[in-house]
Amino acid sequence: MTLLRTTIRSVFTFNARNYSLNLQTKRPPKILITGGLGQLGVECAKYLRGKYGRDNVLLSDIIKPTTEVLNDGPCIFADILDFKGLQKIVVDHRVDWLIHFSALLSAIGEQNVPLAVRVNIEGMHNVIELAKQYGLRIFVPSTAAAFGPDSPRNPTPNITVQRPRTIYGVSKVHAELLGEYYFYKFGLDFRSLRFPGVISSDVPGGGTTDYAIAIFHDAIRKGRYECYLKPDTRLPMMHVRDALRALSEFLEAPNEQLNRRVYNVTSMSFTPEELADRMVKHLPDFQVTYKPDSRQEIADSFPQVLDDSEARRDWNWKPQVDFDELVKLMVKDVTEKITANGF
Ligand SMILES: NC(=O)c1ccc[n+]([C@@H]2O[C@H](COP(=O)([O-])OP(=O)(O)OC[C@H]3O[C@@H](n4cnc5c(N)ncnc54)[C@H](O)[C@@H]3O)[C@@H](O)[C@H]2O)c1
Ligand SMILES: C[C@@H](O)[C@H](N)C(=O)O
Repeated sequence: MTLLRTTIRSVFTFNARNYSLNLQTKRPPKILITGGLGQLGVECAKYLRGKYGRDNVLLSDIIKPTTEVLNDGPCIFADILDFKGLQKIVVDHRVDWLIHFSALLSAIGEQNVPLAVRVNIEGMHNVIELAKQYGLRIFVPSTAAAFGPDSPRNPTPNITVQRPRTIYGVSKVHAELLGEYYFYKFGLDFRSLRFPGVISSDVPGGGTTDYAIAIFHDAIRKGRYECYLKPDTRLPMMHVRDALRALSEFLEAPNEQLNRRVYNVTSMSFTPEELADRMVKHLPDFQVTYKPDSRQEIADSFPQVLDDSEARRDWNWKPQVDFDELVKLMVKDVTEKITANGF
């Protein structure tokens, strides 16, 4: 017991010293990204390294990085289910901010619920305790999937009923509530944004909104795409460039400006049919067919339009990439990626 108390005291003493040092020297924050080799992590590291310096952003995951990722900056192994391993990383690398991306997304989570519970819920328990012990600022993305069929769907306000029907959505509501609780109880600097479907040229991780990425890859490679959602399924979306800017601006927003720890952010909403129509302007021979599968039911429980007025009001959030620009960027980026990979 005495040993435990001494250890706890020394952890907190260390934190206090570490923090004042950071404030005095005004050195850039040292940022750890967990689950960093997925769709958002690699791009997020590039973005934040541009701002805070290459070696101040540490990517981590349980999968092997490509040579390209390794050339970009530091990348290490970290399993969010291994609490001691995470402690060691925070201490060894003097981490200040934690961006927790590890998760199983909405569609893939339904295929392996026990694993989703472990990664999304147990993982969250580990990182939040870690952040509390070491006084870290912690960002955990939430999602439009944290709402459910009982929520108003168009628009979906920041505060409303949340009864999601996927394990992914349930785990994100859990993360939001736990984070807010740690903020009120322990003063933890927990921050979360409810992102819509994020669109980038990278391979998505198994979400319901993934069609809006796959459609570009198939259109450019094969000239056709079979969509797993009905043509009129409206969902909220955002280009990755805006998503990362939102994350970065929100992380830097002074606490006094924030009336909430969790904010909706969005950029646009569209249906597969509307997206295909815009794509045809760039790819005139493109054809799309529709064969809805189990993801349709998930999509039907998501918001159609997120109301992000509170983020706009409190920390001046404003998207920059509109629908036409998103399509243009995706055609360009996916074409370049396919050309570079030789198929
Ligand atoms: N991509 C989107 O459209 C979107 C939208 C809203 C919210 N988000 C959230 O953003 C975060 C990142 O999303 P993404 O699209 O990059 O997901 P992704 O599925 O592409 O990446 C998740 C990463 O987590 C890693 N991971 C799995 N188990 C792990 C473990 N035990 N320890 C450490 N890492 C582990 C995976 O290897 C993977 O690289 C997620 O939390 C997701 O909920 C994403
Ligand atoms: C919406 C977001 O969380 C993710 N792209 C999913 O569909 O699961």
